[in-house]
Amino acid sequence: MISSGFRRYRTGRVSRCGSGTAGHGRTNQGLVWRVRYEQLRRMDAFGFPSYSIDLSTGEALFDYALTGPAGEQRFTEVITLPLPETPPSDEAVAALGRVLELLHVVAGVSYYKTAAPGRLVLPAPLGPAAAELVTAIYTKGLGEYAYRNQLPHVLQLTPEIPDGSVKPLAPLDNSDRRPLSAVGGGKDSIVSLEALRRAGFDPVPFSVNPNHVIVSVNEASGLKPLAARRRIDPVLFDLNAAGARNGHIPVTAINSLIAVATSVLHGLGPVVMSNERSASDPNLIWNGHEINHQWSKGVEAEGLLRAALTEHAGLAEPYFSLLRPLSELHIARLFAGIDRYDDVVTSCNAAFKLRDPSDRWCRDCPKCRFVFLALAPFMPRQRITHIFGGDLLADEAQIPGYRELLGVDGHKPFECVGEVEESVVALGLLAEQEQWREAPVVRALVDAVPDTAWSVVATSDVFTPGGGPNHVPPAYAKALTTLS
Ligand SMILES: CC(=O)N[C@H]1[C@@H](OP(=O)(O)OP(=O)(O)OC[C@H]2O[C@@H](n3ccc(=O)[nH]c3=O)[C@H](O)[C@@H]2O)O[C@H](CO)[C@@H](O)[C@@H]1O[C@H](C)C(=O)N[C@@H](C)C(=O)N[C@@H](CCC(=O)O)C(=O)O
Ligand SMILES: Nc1ncnc2c1ncn2[C@@H]1O[C@H](COP(=O)(O)OP(=O)(O)OP(=O)(O)O)[C@@H](O)[C@H]1O
Repeated sequence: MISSGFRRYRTGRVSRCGSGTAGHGRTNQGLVWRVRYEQLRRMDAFGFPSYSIDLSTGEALFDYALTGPAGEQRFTEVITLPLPETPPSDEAVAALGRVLELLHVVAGVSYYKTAAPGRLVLPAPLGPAAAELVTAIYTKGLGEYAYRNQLPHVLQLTPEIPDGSVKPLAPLDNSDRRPLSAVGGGKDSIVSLEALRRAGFDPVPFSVNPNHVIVSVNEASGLKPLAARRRIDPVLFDLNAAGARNGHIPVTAINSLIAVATSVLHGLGPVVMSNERSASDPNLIWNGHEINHQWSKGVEAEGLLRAALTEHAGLAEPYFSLLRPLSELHIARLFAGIDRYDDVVTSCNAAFKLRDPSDRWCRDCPKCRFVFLALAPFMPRQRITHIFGGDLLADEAQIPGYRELLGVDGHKPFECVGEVEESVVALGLLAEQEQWREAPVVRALVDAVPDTAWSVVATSDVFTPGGGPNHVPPAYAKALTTLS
């Protein structure tokens, strides 16, 4: 079992071995980290020494190790789950242990990426579905990282999995319990939360490390939320500062597994995500591989997570995305029909940085540009200007960024933005509206979009739900109709 420490109560913080966070004086701090960074370059394997959870506090410790001829670099990530009012059943505790085994391995990507060694050495046997998930997380989930750092071997990683079988757990079917609805503070999770509420599902909002935006969104909902805490090992930030390899990681997979663990611990139902259909589309092809910034929000990752959770933890209906059949533009139209979150909704990623976050919308990134463009056709100019604290379509400095979104220049930005087709459809709608057609950015963009793009718009299906597979259970399928 991976969880050799599971159910063993820890009375205090376990001291770390290796060179992990060993004390270092201020005087030679820079030198120490520089040496560690040089050692990182010679690491040849990444492993998972142990994990444990203290069920009296909800605190789980996940240990990781980079190893090589120059020594060892240890990391510990701490994830603290909210405690339920009543103790969990034995079945729930067993399933929780299995979910945490998956989370331990998946959350390792943050540390693996500092060195990207060729060997990924898993701690215990896994069934085929769990093995497939882990392989995909470290290859496709790190695709953007591999591309930007020019590390093609990452896309070919094959985890070393110990021989043996995993004893199946008895099935746990909580599908009729209250859903746990992941809240990220943006428009998408608000649409899901309201759809679930209006359809009578009585959702419980859930977030990992809620910041002031998420707290305000939850307050605006009037629903009582649950929150988990995630503490990345601070050693990682020191190594980053010393020049360790860095890049994007599949964070939605980590948040999703923390949500599933919380749901199991609290005896709640499926985790409901708000991942849209365009999340499945890649940004570019590199060395024959699709590179997708949003890979762990895509339908492939959703299917792999569901299968692994059912196989490894016995969960019958663990996790799905309610918004999968919808385009970003369709979700924006649904969001426009909800106004109780206008003072707080924030989709800009800059507001969610661990360090130096922006207060709300930065109004100068691909995500701000896209969300503004997507919402503008469906609301008065005054309302959207209030939500964003400014009018992006009046700001000519935004034109180059919008040209990328519209496919006129470059490739789809590495951000959570919709398809080129969605942007062109939104622009077409704006060009028909008196309040927008003379806006400087709209005028410039209408002239820039080629005729071929406009002809695609004529046959676009962006407002037709569907567009590929989804995992929305039949009982939940009606929820979205409450908003249209
Ligand atoms: C907020 C953000 O976009 N952060 C990305 C950014 O990180 P940055 O260095 O600018 O600041 P911090 O977020 O404060 O992170 C500091 C370092 O910490 C490490 N780290 C952070 C979170 C984590 O889970 N693991 C980590 O290892 C990392 O070394 C950071 O440098 O740039 C980073 C490098 O490209 C990105 O990894 C940061 O992205 C966060 C993980 C993040 O939460 N991003 C989401 C807003 C995001 O991009 N979501 C995607 C969905 C992607 C998916 O497949 O799940 C989306 O919305 O499209
Ligand atoms: N801190 C978090 N805790 C839990 N779930 C999160 C967190 N951040 C994002 N999520 C979830 O991850 C998924 C992807 O996040 P994303 O940022 O795209 O969505 P969002 O914040 O709802 O909307 P938007 O796309 O407008 O930003 C969503 O289901 C969201 O609810």
